[in-house]
Amino acid sequence: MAVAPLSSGSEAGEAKERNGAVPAKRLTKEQLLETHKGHLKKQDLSPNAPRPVKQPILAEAYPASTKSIREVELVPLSALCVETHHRGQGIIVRIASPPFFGAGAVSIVEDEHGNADKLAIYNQGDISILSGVPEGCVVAVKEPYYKYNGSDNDYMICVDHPSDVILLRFTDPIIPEPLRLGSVLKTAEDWKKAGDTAFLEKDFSTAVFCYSESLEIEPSPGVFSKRSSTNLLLGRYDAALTDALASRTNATSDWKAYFNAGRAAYGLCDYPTSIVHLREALSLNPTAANVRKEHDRCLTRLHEAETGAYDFLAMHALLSPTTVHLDRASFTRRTVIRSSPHHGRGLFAAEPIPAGALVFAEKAAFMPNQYDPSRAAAALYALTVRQLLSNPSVASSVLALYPGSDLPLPDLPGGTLIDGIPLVDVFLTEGIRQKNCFSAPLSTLSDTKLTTPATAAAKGLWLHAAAMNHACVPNTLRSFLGDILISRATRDIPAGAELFQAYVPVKPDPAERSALYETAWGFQCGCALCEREGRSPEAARARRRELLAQVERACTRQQPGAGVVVPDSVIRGVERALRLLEEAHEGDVFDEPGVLPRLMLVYPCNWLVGAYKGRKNWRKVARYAKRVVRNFGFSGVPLEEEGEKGWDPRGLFTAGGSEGG
Ligand SMILES: C[S@@+](CC[C@H](N)C(=O)[O-])C[C@H]1O[C@@H](n2cnc3c(N)ncnc32)[C@H](O)[C@@H]1O
Repeated sequence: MAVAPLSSGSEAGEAKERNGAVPAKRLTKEQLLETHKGHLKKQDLSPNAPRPVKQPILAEAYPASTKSIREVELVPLSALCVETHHRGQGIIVRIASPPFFGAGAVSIVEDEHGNADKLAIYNQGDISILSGVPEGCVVAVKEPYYKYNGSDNDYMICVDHPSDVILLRFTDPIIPEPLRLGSVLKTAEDWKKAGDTAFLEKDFSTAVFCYSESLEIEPSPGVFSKRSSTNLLLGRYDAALTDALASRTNATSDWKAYFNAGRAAYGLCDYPTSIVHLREALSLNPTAANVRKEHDRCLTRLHEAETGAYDFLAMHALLSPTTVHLDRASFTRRTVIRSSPHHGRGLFAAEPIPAGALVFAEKAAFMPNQYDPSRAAAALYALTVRQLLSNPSVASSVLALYPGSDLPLPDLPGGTLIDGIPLVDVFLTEGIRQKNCFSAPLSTLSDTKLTTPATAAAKGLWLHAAAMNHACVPNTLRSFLGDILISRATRDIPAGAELFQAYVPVKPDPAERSALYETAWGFQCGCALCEREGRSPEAARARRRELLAQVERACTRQQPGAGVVVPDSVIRGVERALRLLEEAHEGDVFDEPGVLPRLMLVYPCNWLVGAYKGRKNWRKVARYAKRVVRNFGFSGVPLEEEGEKGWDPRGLFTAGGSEGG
């Protein structure tokens, strides 16, 4: 992690002296607790209080620890050096205060030698007991980072990667004697009861912790069943599935175990596994209405996955600000992921797909219901980290996504269980989010209506869609219904062809869009449009840029709209500028071989459609509307009226109708 930039020479000198060394002065436990108490008094614990997310800065990336706490050298707090990653080392500390909740949870901790310090744990998600470790618990931090907080003698152990910290079981022999608690619960029954109490208080993470302690002392089907149900409530489906199967006793009452297993697999969107368990549950308890209902719901998902038959209007009707996650299965069987000549992996058509047909529909792996643009990215990052921790089985598919090229990566695959915790590297997670997420309006249908004022979009990860590379003239178009991404063919696509989508609306100026792709995704687009526009001499491209600015200036003199009559002089000005811009498009680049989009001409032609509509001049409306279509790259559009006879616009979308992609 980088040190914050310093403002003066003397500060730089102080930092040089401080960094890499143990602090010159350490605060006592009493001093630390006193200040902490002050912070605790001021914190807002109401459930609706905003909780900031500490979103990682990729330039500061360092890999998560892949060592077990049993492999590292345990050191006292007094050995920690400032602004240092203690590779190969670890600490074991007891929590000595209630947590202070900010972007993470900050607690005062003490080691076996009586040293005290501050510990900040980030990125645990709200369902982890580590997101606010109770006083008295003992935690281990692997390869800790020790940070200067910017004011006198204020230091902190800072845990970014959630798998770098472990909540130790009270009986773990690794806990040094002085840190052991005297009067912890002794019997499996005591822990079970403590779990039940926590459950009734809706403190589900503590309930899971207590049930786990009980099971460590004495495995019991009843407690496995309780832990399975609690994990289901927490959305920890992997654990719920394992616990459900462990709770079987070979009796008819096992229907409950299979029911929980079926629901857990459903939560993971693993419908083939879910139906197997639900069938078993139904065979053991044929009259249970709740099992029948889940069983039938699962059959519907399997049907969707097989056929892609969705009732999109009914799905649209379900959407509301609180209902954005639709209970639907993904349909991906027309497509296949394999290596692409453009970059890494790409998505390909497994069968011919006609223009307008559904290419695939995909339920988001993760998409928080957060449409506030200032919070959407952080919410997606936080949810992804939480899901990777809660359900390590999703890690392999999520972490197979492209994270960008220059991140320092851990030397084991994400999701690997170390000390019972799935390895989660937050910088890798954020890299994947940045390179693969899409912005999704609640409904593209509503969003594209002219009456919809501003675009509010959530951000999500769709693993199948993320395999698709970009082209400025793509052969698919995506839209959204809540968390379902719908991809349709914009032209006839033969089997085996690579599928492309436009990552963002394509800027008409090639220099501008190419700079955007480079900064946001780190690639130079090699699609037909970019490649052929790149053949134009720089002087011609510069001239088009200049004329585009001119035509845009002419258009902004008045905006067409309902009931607006744009004066003749303004229209003539736009037409004049448009003609010059048209002439600046070289025929040998844009017309041969095959028609290429002339994106710079789309906006002024569309403006003229609006202006002539206001004047009820329908002949001119038709004239410029055809030019809009032509300038989007469709060939065979008769630009003059005499060529229109026998022209069928439906032919535009069949194979060969447009170039690029
Ligand atoms: C969402 S991923 C697409 C799938 C990616 N090819 C993979 O291997 O996982 C986005 C990344 O793919 C690459 N990419 C996408 N479209 C590209 C294109 N037309 N040319 C070159 N690279 C492209 C860029 O590196 C971009 O950051």
